[in-house]
Amino acid sequence: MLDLDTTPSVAADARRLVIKVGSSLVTNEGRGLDMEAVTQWSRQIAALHAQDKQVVLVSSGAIAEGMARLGWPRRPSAMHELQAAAAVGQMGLVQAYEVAFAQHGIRTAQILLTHEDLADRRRYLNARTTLYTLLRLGVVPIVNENDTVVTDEIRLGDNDTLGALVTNLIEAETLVILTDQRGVYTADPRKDPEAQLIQVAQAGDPELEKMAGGSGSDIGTGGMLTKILAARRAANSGGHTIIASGREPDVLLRLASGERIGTELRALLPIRSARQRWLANHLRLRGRVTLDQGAVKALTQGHKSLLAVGVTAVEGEFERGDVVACIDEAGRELARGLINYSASDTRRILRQPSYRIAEILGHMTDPELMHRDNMVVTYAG
Ligand SMILES: Nc1ncnc2c1ncn2[C@@H]1O[C@H](COP(=O)(O)OP(=O)(O)O)[C@@H](O)[C@H]1O
Ligand SMILES: N[C@@H](CCC(=O)OP(=O)(O)O)C(=O)O
Repeated sequence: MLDLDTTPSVAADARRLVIKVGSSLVTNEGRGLDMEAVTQWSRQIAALHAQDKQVVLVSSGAIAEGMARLGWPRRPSAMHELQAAAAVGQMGLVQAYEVAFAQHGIRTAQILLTHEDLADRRRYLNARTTLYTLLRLGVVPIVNENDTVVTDEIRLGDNDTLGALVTNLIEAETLVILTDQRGVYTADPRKDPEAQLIQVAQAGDPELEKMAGGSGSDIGTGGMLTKILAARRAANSGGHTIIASGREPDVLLRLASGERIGTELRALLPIRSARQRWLANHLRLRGRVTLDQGAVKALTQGHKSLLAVGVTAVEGEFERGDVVACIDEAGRELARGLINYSASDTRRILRQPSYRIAEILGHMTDPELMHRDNMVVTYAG
């Protein structure tokens, strides 16, 4: 864990921020939309705009607000009921933000995303272009998961993950997660009165995962664990994360002015290229190829492309252009990237030198199985 130092908050230098607000904050612990809180955040975001900062807001609360509007006292477990509640509640959410931002002459836009939108390269690029366009127009995009169309298998499930993916998508320097606690504690403060607030740590530190529990309320979804994992994901591409209380007065303005509030989870890796960022965060791998020792070295030390000659086994069914993991003989993931040959073609050319590809397959689209430009090394060794 890092020592507490005197440097300003990582939000101070950020030109582009993603701010995520949790359900219990937005809906007053499930009692109904907290207009006062929405008004406060909107005022602060408007002030950040005036400082030339771009902000994307990821807001939870559709299901909780839908339940309140439908008069449901308890969260249903059936997916279609949750989806119905989200459809009702989302109306209230976006209306609240629109009204609050309009006070400051700022327009808002509703963006509903699914896992598929971020996993498919074309849709991912589309979403990114739309978000960039909105930011250029001075609009505040209000993002949520498209709860009404997702099924259990393809749900992101929590907006902490969505916040991290949006951070990667738009290359934001900082993700601010506002919640109902002052930050990450050494244990769930609802259960352990001795728990201490952590002020700064390195994103991805496995110690943090041990401290984090699930949601302490019936309203929130992921608890602290999904926030810590979100910080790790954001850090994958160089984004810092701050987890703080959404009830702290002027929290966003104070963070932006350099004050350290809540828990700061810092990214140590430099910002990666946009394409590599997408690869590093691709949630759905289509398969795995096992590398021999020479290929492991070529990838991790030589930053070379992967050739079929260094592959000893293929798992999964994938097509050309799918994301496939490269693993070593012990099963450790070393890299992932876009593969140039389908699983069936890869099975036919593995252990073969590139000059034999045309002869074996009857065609050769690329001499490499995976080009280094389409690959990100995920294990440094
Ligand atoms: N180590 C921890 N530090 C702080 N909060 C924790 C910790 N472990 C679990 N929690 C719980 O996580 C909750 C916040 O997550 P969640 O309810 O999902 O909120 P949100 O709706 O803001 O996403 C807190 O209210 C707290 O009970
Ligand atoms: N998409 C859901 C949010 C789910 C979620 O992650 O909630 P939370 O843990 O409060 O951030 C909704 O709007 O209700």
